[in-house]
Amino acid sequence: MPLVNTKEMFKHAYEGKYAIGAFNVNNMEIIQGIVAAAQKEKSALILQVSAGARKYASPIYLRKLVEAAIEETDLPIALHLDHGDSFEICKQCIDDGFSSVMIDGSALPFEENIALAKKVAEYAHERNVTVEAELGKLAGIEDDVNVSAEDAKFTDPDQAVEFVERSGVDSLAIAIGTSHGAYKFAGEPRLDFARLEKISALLPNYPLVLHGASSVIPKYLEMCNQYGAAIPGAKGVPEDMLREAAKWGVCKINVDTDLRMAMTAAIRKVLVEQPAEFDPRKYLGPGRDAIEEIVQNKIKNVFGCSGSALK
Ligand SMILES: O=C(CO)COP(=O)(O)O
Ligand SMILES: O=C[C@H](O)COP(=O)(O)O
Ligand SMILES: [Zn+2]
Ligand SMILES: [Zn+2]
Repeated sequence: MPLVNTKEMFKHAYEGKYAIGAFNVNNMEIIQGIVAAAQKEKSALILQVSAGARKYASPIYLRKLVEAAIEETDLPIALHLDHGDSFEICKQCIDDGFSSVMIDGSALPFEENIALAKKVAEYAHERNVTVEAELGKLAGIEDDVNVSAEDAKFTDPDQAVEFVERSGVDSLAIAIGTSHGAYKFAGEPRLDFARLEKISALLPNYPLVLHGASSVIPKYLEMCNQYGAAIPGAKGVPEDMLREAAKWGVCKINVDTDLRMAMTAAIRKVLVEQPAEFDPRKYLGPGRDAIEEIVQNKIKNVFGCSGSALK
């Protein structure tokens, strides 16, 4: 099967109250680990490429690796640009064969964000490519958080409706308290579920997206630190909160940090325990296995999307 866009997979996810995992990819082992897990769970999959990944690996290499994954597995896979910040980068990825793009105009004023998203949506939709946009600002750990600061940054429900209607984008990333990276909460983890429920009620049947949704899995955080890393006090989004979010219209959950940490932990362990080893396959292989393990757990036990490839 060719690459698919996200339309069908989000429709089924919305109806089934589960979320599709969207995993950031940078190289072959990362792609293989994710795809092996999705294959075991018969899950639809979004593989996403950031501007940084695009620069590191080239979008052509990554697309060819994803094509290899489709050929080997026959899974429905969307290849998605993560955080495109201009019309030009979105156009480039669409022209390169991506099936989905994100235009992230969340730092722009509301009207400019709408205008940019609309321009990308028009170009994309003519080519059967789906578009994600973002409204609101993801939290940072420093914003440990009073309500008026939240109101200024988190997605305004009424604006979300206006944004979706006027831009025509296919999904919307919202800010309810998640943030990118390994340090998401200074105190107790907290997401603004009241806000999510309101947005979801105002946008029925509309897929929402959660960025910054890694859980910072204790096993791999500890393993990193045990084998020489210095990542003290990292904290992610608890898995039960992600399960809950999937019930309220969140159809896509983004994960990068957990992949990075799992792969790094496994590689560190080999390098420390086997100092004579210098065959890259001997550490990249375990890195790939660690990715497979955490992705399978997310698909099966957190996002609930096992079997979604068959729909
Ligand atoms: O949102 C992300 C990619 O767009 C990744 O978030 P994490 O840093 O929580 O993995
Ligand atoms: O949202 C950001 C993703 O984690 C991608 O990170 P990156 O820009 O370092 O590739
Ligand atoms: Zn993101
Ligand atoms: Zn279907």
